[in-house]
Amino acid sequence: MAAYRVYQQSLSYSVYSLLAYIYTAISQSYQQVFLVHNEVQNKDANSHFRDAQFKRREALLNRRSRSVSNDIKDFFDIPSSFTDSFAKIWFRSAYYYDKYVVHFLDIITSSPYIYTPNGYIAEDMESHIQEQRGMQATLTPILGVDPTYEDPQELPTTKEFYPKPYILSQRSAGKIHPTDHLVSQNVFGELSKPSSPIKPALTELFDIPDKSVVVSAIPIKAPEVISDSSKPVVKHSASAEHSASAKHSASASTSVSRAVTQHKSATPSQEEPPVSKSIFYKIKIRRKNKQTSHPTYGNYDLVRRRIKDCLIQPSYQPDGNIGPNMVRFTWHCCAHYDQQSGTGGCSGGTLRFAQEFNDIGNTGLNTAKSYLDQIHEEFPWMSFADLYTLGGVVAIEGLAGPKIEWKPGRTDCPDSKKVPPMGRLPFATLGSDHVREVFTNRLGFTDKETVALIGGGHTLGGCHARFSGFHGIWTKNPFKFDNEFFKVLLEDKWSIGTVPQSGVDQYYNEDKSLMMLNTDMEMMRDPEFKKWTLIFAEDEQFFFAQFAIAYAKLIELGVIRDEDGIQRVKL
Ligand code: HEM
Repeated sequence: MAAYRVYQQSLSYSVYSLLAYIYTAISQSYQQVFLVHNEVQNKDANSHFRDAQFKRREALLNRRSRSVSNDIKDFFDIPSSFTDSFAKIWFRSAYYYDKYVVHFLDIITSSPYIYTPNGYIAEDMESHIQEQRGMQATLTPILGVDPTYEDPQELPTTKEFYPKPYILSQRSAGKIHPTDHLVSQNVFGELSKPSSPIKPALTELFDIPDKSVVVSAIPIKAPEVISDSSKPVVKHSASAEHSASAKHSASASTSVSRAVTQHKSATPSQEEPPVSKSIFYKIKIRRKNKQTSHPTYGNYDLVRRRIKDCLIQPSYQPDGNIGPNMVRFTWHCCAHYDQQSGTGGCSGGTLRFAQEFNDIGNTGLNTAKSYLDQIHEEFPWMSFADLYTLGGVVAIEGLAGPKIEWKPGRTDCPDSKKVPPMGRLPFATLGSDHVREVFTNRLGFTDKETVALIGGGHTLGGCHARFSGFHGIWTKNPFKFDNEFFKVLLEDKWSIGTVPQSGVDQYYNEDKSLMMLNTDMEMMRDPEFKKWTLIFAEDEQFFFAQFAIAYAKLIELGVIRDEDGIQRVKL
């Protein structure tokens, strides 16, 4: 295998890299000259178009000075040991193969890239743009797209969104891959046998129930719950984030009729996801995410607007706004990251695979996923990893939160092989040691960032007994991002109580209008966490800034970018 990689490396390095370098050098210098020339000559041209050109040129210049990520640099150092040299050869071969073979083929075979702020080309610009078609072929979406760019023209159409059913697995919390026990979950979190046909675009990504299945009812094992008078504690044998949902699951498993489908003759080979066996397969996947000829290609402003448009959803009761759900979805998309092993994180877009999405801690997130996947249908060129991270960012901004730095360029894993181990989501009933274990040791956040993230996340939305077993809202205005979470945590008096719908214990304030999880209470009990809680309660602006930094870090976990800002490894 190593010999094959070495062969791949030398081949791609010597032949393709040379060609790619020549091609890129010529086209880039041409672009530079043309853009400068154009800027001088074209004073009367449409001002929007000229703005876009300026931005492209700026981005192009930035691109030259952007440094290679440190992680990548490490791999290009001299090997420190004999075994290390194998690791380095392996990595480098994948890197060059991906960079020069896959991208080179992409460049020469795909249609040219055009950045059009509205997704369509204005008539008077048509000929002008045509002239530039050739030269823009190498531009990637990261270039020339400024998220703050507000296009004054009207959008072509507005899109209708509708909730979709998903195929979920009952066994997701266990070690076995879940394709053999399937149910669907509607937008209200109710589980049932899939009744309506699942759209092809989704079935590609999710496990599809085999037509030759036997339907039988299988009771779901609930985790064992042990409660003492002060804190609710859950003994979790399998992964169950937020797992005071335990009692809830127990009752839900009897109350909700769950039809579970079983594969009749599921052999291991049938259960295997498609494997990236050949170069052609990888190229296909890469091309799928780079549909450069798509009319909306690179139009992140339009994607942002689509996300904003779908936040208000009167049918999503009792909330009516899926923004908080989206913020939580993005957090969960990144929360499986492990800095030791480099596994998990938003990169790869693995949350779209049933194996990850079915983690019991993700219950209820099908709402955000449902809408984001519909948006992806309209923008198929965008990676799921990019879209899933952008969802939370736009939702926070839409809920009056801070502006969060977001860069595109994440790539999707072609199959579910890179789905990280489940059970990594935090447990709401545990204490500060557990919070640090997750946030500091595994995700790499400081105490300040941890408090900002938890308080910022939980100033929005609320808990739903039907999802997690917990119920209620953290602040009086759950659809406005502010520092109220810290204020009420410090000012109100909190005592433990039981959620009537699920029998799960949580903390209530005096008039029972607000709630807290045990992990939230730790933000006040732990002296280090409390220090930041006090500061954030005091200074809202400072809190906004810290939250924006921490959330931006969250959505970069596991993303290794090269000098173009594109994540080219870890396919
Ligand atoms: C110790 C860490 C955390 C725990 C144990 C935890 C637990 C929970 C639980 C149990 C829910 C209720 C889900 C439901 O029933 O709908 C929830 C909701 C939520 N969480 Fe967290 N969470 C944590 C950290 C975070 C972070 C870091 C963020 C984002 C930065 C976040 C954002 C949210 C949001 C926005 C909601 C509301 C969702 C909605 O209204 O639909 N959480 N969390």
